Amino acid sequence: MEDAFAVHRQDGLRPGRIVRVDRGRCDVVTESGLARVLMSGLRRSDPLDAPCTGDWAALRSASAPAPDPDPDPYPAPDPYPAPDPYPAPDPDPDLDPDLAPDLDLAPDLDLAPDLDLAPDLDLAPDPDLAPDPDLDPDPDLAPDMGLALNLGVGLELVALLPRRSAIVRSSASRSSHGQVLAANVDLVIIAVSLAAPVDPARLERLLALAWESGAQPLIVLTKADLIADADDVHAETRALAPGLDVLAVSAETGQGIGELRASIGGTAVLLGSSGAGKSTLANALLGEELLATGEVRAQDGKGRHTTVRRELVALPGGGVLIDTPGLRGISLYDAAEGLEQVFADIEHLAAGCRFADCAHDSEPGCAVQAAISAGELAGRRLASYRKLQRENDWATSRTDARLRGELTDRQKAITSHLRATYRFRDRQL
Ligand SMILES: Nc1nc2c(ncn2[C@@H]2O[C@H](COP(=O)(O)OP(=O)(O)OP(=O)(O)O)[C@@H](O)[C@H]2O)c(=O)[nH]1
Ligand SMILES: [Zn+2]
Repeated sequence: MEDAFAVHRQDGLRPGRIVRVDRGRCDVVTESGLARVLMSGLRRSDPLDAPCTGDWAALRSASAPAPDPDPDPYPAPDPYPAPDPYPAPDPDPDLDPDLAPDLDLAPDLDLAPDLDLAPDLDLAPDPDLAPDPDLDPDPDLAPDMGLALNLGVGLELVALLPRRSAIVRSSASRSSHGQVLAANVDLVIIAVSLAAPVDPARLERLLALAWESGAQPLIVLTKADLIADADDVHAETRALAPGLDVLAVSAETGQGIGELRASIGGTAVLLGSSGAGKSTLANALLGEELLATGEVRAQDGKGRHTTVRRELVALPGGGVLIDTPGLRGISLYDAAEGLEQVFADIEHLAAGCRFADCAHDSEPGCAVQAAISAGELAGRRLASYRKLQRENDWATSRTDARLRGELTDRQKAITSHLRATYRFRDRQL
């Protein structure tokens, strides 16, 4: 990331990592503490490029002069607009003068709205990106990740560094846009509550999202204190995610918390249904860190301060944790590769089907159906794979081709990395 930032450092910009995004501004951890940063200067046409928690950003002091005299990427509106490229036609001299447009009443070109200044549809706030009620943290459930925030420094977000991974869901709206939940993540902790029977399809969906992100998934069964047969559920869950680690934890008794903390190296994100116990887990992982944030606040005497809820926090033993608010629905977005990885067992079997384009229905020589008949593969799993594939295809087909092209370019590196992982896993199986 330091390498990626080098060009911005030459421009006198400062690095920071986004802790939380909040309509039009975001909270960023910088080398000199937490700052509230304006995003007004950031032009973007692709919702996937919108800043999100976990992004690395290049910041400019609002008071400092622009670092680059060359084309300002964020120009102020032009006070002297270019001539209207579509001027009203000259009145036809043959026309009845009474019917001819009255030039005096014709719109004054100088006053006509400047097309260049007209709202750019791509830049207009996308209703789909409007704050999602699902994403609005519930202050009552949110852990107190408060930290003193210095409002005295005026900073502006100028650019984002390329993401090395991103958790992208389809926004829960009519036009299917991708929405980034967290960026630059190494570990996706999928929290599944043991307080209710594990829903395999829901877990498979979250796993697809996690694999697609380019990060490593880890399944954490929460509230282990609530059930006696945690070991059975543990085994069932393992069967749903061959090759993945499954950890049972309890914030109540502390079971598994130390192990979980030890497995967080870089940036981990907590993902799971509402009520899965993510925030409680975050607090358990934070432990004494909460006290430390109070000290930070006491030390810093400059500027006006307020306390903000953070979504990204540094863990006491190292590593960074991102808590996502519970999501009612997580729809897949361009997650075909992630799905292949979740259902690697079926893909593996399919390689043995007689026909390369076997639909695994009633084709002769279908290795997938044979495995189901032999009791080696649960029919439910094939049905779940198909359902998620249909959902993903649907979302993908609705996505604007241009957006998808850009996404493809950006995800290519991640995808090839994933392919290598499949091959590696296949060899291990
Ligand atoms: N018995 C027991 N209860 C727990 C444990 N962890 C969380 N809970 C309870 O489960 C409920 C939901 O926990 P939260 O941490 O708020 O869940 P969440 O996943 O953050 O929910 P959202 O904020 O809606 O996404 C709370 O009432 C917690 O007290 C645990 O380890 N054991
Ligand atoms: Zn088949």
